Amino acid sequence: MSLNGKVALVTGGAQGIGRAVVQLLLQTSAKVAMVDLNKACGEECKAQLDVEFGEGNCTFISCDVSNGDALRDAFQRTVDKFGRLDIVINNAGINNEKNWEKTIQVNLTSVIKGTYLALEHMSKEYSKEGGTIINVSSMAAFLHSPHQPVYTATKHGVIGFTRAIADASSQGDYGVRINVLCPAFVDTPLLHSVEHEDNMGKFVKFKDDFRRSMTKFGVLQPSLIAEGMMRLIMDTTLNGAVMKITCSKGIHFHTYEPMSA
Ligand SMILES: NC(=O)c1ccc[n+]([C@@H]2O[C@H](COP(=O)([O-])OP(=O)(O)OC[C@H]3O[C@@H](n4cnc5c(N)ncnc54)[C@H](O)[C@@H]3O)[C@@H](O)[C@H]2O)c1
Ligand SMILES: CCCCC[C@H](O)/C=C/C=C\C/C=C\C/C=C\CCCC(=O)O
Repeated sequence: MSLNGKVALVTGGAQGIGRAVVQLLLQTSAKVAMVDLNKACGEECKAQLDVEFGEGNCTFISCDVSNGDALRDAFQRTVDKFGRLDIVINNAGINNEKNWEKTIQVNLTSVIKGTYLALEHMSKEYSKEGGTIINVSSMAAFLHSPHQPVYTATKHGVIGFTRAIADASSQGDYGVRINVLCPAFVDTPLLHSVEHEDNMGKFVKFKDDFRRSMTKFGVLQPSLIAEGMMRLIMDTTLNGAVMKITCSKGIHFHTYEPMSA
């Protein structure tokens, strides 16, 4: 399994799930642009990855994905540095029910913008060579969480958008596969945001329910989510697929009823 010669861009790549994905992409010989808001974490992460994989394989781009111009610039800088773009992972996400408009901007609007920018750099519509996009949703889109109404809404939105644009890609012959990944609870700093009123607002009073839910369903490791991403990258038959990853069933796919009149 090699991605030698391929170039990937991962948003939210400095920490948590994104970081695990960056690591696995480098292990499979891809070049990677790690795009993240957290400059200190991103620079520290790049320094470690340079030691492990050698300099020149990974670049860190400091960028707030909710700033459209900065995101456009991050895509351009990736192509300027590595010469092409093949894989885009729209992973950056936040959990903030207090500043819920920001949650919509980061979790949904930026995923849509990231997908459109990825198409500009990869789609045959723009005379490019094709590629693959993975948008990160959550199991919260299937088992709605009363503690996170807006977070849950954004993750539903990511699935709806991804399935629709994946159909547009196949019908429009874009040459780009677009899939969505929905993890259950994963052991990352995001999970601890449930403890904080700054993140949860009035829903912080449900934090014990949330903890019980984690105990009931279990908590996954980021490396398993990276493994799921790799499957979506490598399996060229997948477009518009909704991958779920849970403790009880591992990596599996959601199935939908066919549309009927
Ligand atoms: N951890 C979980 O339990 C879990 C479960 C299901 C889905 N998810 C989703 O997985 C994705 C990654 O989450 P995680 O758990 O690794 O979170 P995390 O908080 O550990 O990491 C998220 C990364 O995104 C970056 N980021 C946040 N806002 C940004 C912005 N505006 N611009 C650029 N970068 C930004 C952060 O700096 C951080 O490095 C998110 O979309 C999240 O909703 C997480
Ligand atoms: C505090 C913010 C962290 C949010 C993480 C995540 O996106 C939120 C998920 C919320 C609710 C539902 C999630 C998981 C349920 C887990 C598994 C159910 C699967 C059932 C099974 O075991 O097959």
